[in-house]
Order: sequence, then C-alpha cells, then structure tokens
Amino acid sequence: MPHPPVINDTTLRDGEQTAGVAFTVQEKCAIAHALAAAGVPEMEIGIPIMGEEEIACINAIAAQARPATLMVWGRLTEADLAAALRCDADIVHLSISVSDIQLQHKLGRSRDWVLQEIGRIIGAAARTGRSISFGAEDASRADPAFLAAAACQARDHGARRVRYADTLGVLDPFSTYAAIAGLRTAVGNAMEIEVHAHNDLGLATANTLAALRAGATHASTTVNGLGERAGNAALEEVVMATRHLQQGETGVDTRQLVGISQLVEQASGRRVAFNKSIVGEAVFTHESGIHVDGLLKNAATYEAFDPAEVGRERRTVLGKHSGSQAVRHAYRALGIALDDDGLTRRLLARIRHHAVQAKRAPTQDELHAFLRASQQGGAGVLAA
Ligand SMILES: CC(=O)SCCNC(=O)CCNC(=O)[C@H](O)C(C)(C)COP(=O)(O)OP(=O)(O)OC[C@H]1O[C@@H](n2cnc3c(N)ncnc32)[C@H](O)[C@@H]1OP(=O)(O)O
Ligand SMILES: O=C(O)CCC(=O)C(=O)O
Repeated sequence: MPHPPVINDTTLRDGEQTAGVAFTVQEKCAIAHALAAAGVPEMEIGIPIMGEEEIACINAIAAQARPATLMVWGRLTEADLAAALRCDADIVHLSISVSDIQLQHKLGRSRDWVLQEIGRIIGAAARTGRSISFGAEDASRADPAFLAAAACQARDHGARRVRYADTLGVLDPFSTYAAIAGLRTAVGNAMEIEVHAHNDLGLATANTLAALRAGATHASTTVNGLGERAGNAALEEVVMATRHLQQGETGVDTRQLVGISQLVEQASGRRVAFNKSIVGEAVFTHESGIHVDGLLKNAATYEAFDPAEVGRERRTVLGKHSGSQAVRHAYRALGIALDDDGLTRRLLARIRHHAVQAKRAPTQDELHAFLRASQQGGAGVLAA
C-alpha cells in the first residue's frame, strides 16, 4: 500500500441511517468524542438539510470532535449546500446518483444534466473556500466511463475528493479493485478517492481493502458495521485488517475499539453479535481440544493476532469438544494437578455429558463435584 488509508467514520451519518436507529445529541457527541480520542482522523457527522435541529446537533458535535476532520453530507442541490455552509464542518460532501437506473427512476434526469449540475453546484461550493467532496452514489452500478466523466467534472470544478459508493453492496474484491484502479487512472493521482462499501453480501470490509490496494486514499467505516440494511464496512475490521493484511496503520488506537463498540451498541440499541469479529464477546474464547492444546503450547497456533492488541484476553472454556489437555489446564487453575490419564478421561466424559445437557461450561463448583464423583479412592489427584 503506497500510503496509510485515512478512515472517514460515518457512524453518525450512514450508521444512524440503520432502520430504527436515532441517536440523541448527547449520544452523538459522546461517540464523536470517543472516536476522536481514539485517533479516528475523519468523521461524517450529519445531514444539514434535515433541518435546524440537525444543524445544531452537527455544531454541538463539532465542538467535541476535533482534531478530527469533520464532513457533512448533502445532495447536490443549492439548498443542501446552503444548509451545509451553516455548519462548522471542514468538508462539505455533495452527492448525486450516477447509475442510469437511479437517474432514470429516482431523479428522472439525464447524464448530461448530472454533469451540468456538478459543474454548477460543485463549482459554487468550491468558491466558498470549503473543502469539497463529490459523492458518486450507486457508482458500482454506473457506466464506468460516465462515472469517470462525473468525477473529472467534479475535480475540474474544485472537488478534492470523489467518494465511490457501492450503495447496494454488489461488488466483490476483484470487481472493486478493477473499478477503483480505473477511477484512479481517470482522475489522476492528485484527487482523493474514498471507498464507501455496503455489506449486503458480507463483503464490505474485503471490498474496502481491495479499493485501498487499488488506489483509494480514504475509507468509509461505521462502528460495529452499522448502516443502511446490512450496514457498512466496520471500523474495527478495517483498522485491524489494514494492520495485519496490508502492513498499514490507520492511526486509530486499537485498544479503544471495544469501548467504542460498546458505546455505539448501547446508543444504537443494536446488539453486537457474540461472534462479531474483533469486538464480539466470544471471539477470543476457545473450547476445541486441539485448539486449546495448541494455544497452551503457543498462542500463535490458533490466534490471528494477540487479543491484547484490542485490550482483550483469550479465554478457554470446557465443553463438548474439549480434550484432556484442556481438562488438566482447567483443574490446574483450581490448584489440582491431574496425573492419572484414566481419571482425566472420566472427567472429560462427565464434562461432555454436562455440556450437552446444560449447554454451557461447568462452573468451578461443578468441576469439584465431577472430580469427587470420578475419583476412585483419591487416586490420580495431587495438590498443584
Ligand atoms: C445512499 C444514501 O445513503 S443517500 C443519504 C440518504 N439519507 C437520507 O435520506 C436520510 C435523511 N433524509 C431526509 O431527512 C430527507 O429525505 C431529506 C431532508 C433529505 C429530503 O426530504 P424531502 O424533501 O421530504 O424529500 P424525500 O425524502 O421525500 O425525497 C427525496 C427527494 O430528494 C431527491 N434526491 C434524492 N437524491 C438526490 C440527489 N443526490 N440530488 C438531488 N436530489 C436528490 C429525490 O428525487 C426526491 O425529490 P422529489 O421529492 O422531488 O422527487
Ligand atoms: O455520499 C455518497 O454519495 C454515498 C451515500 C451512501 O451512503 C451510499 O451510497 O451508500
């Protein structure tokens, strides 16, 4: 990767567009503050044309979120631009559909009209002296030649950035790479390209990484992958995958990702799945005998990265898939050394039976009870 990617976190804009989610001003300020404190360099914080309350909220967030660079979202209209200019935002982002299907059926407009509007409104926006970003909505379903023409028109009228939106999440990493490489060739090296990937097919993070490899400079993310429908590329995934797969650093303090995830989980009312990568409750918990045996010998045998990188610890639990090493390990933690293979096997059988009946790991008291029941005259047990 030629340069580290710049994260533009849009939890407070696209994240809040998750159906049923609505943050209070206080929640938005707290999220923005936490993101900025963790080193997230950019945030998209609202939609000024929504009205006075939204503008006041954006300005309240702005007071909390610096030194992050702050962006507001608008349609490519004079009214949206005027509303955006009332906000304490560093970047005004103005967006228009570029796919024929949206132009025809949503806007009832032609490609020529889009190019004209880009010239007129991006030009006016740039003359205000603000930094301007051009949003190409539904870029992934657009004719690449028209997308390139629109992006170049925006660049030529003063936009510093084009956001390539895979609005419906219909790309895979191969098509993303090709699309962004083509756009990079079309707009040249000076223009920033932001990838905005949706997760309808579960590929948002993969597509974001592909875009960064192909020449995108910025990546839209949301905490916990919130966002329209199946959501956006998750902040925590893009940050950690950039480090581990692309040898890049985003500048985000990875030990703060879990706290931020919990903050957004609470404010959004959207539970994080137990197996959600990076931040899910169970993603550093191991049960399978072969894995636990390997982990006890060297954690790198079964961990993609050290959980301490995100301020977490590995856990091993006993269950249906445990092996004898895990049983010995669990009893060692209770101060009991098992040196009899037969006893260890009998305990394993009890633990497996328990796991199927109770559908959970045994408690410490239960482990003691299993031991008493499995002992034959105390043989096989030593004080650890
Ligand atoms: C892919 C994305 O995530 S884009 C961002 C989407 N986010 C949101 O919609 C959340 C915030 N939205 C809102 O608060 C409202 O929809 C508003 C304030 C933007 C607009 O509200 P309303 O004026 O009541 O319009 P409404 O939402 O019913 O319809 C959208 C209008 O915007 C037009 N429009 C949609 N996108 C664009 C665009 N990029 N440029 C210009 N006009 C657009 C539509 O054609 C429609 O206009 P019409 O009523 O003349 O047909
Ligand atoms: O800014 C843009 O154009 C992208 C809007 C968006 O959220 C999307 O297309 O998914």
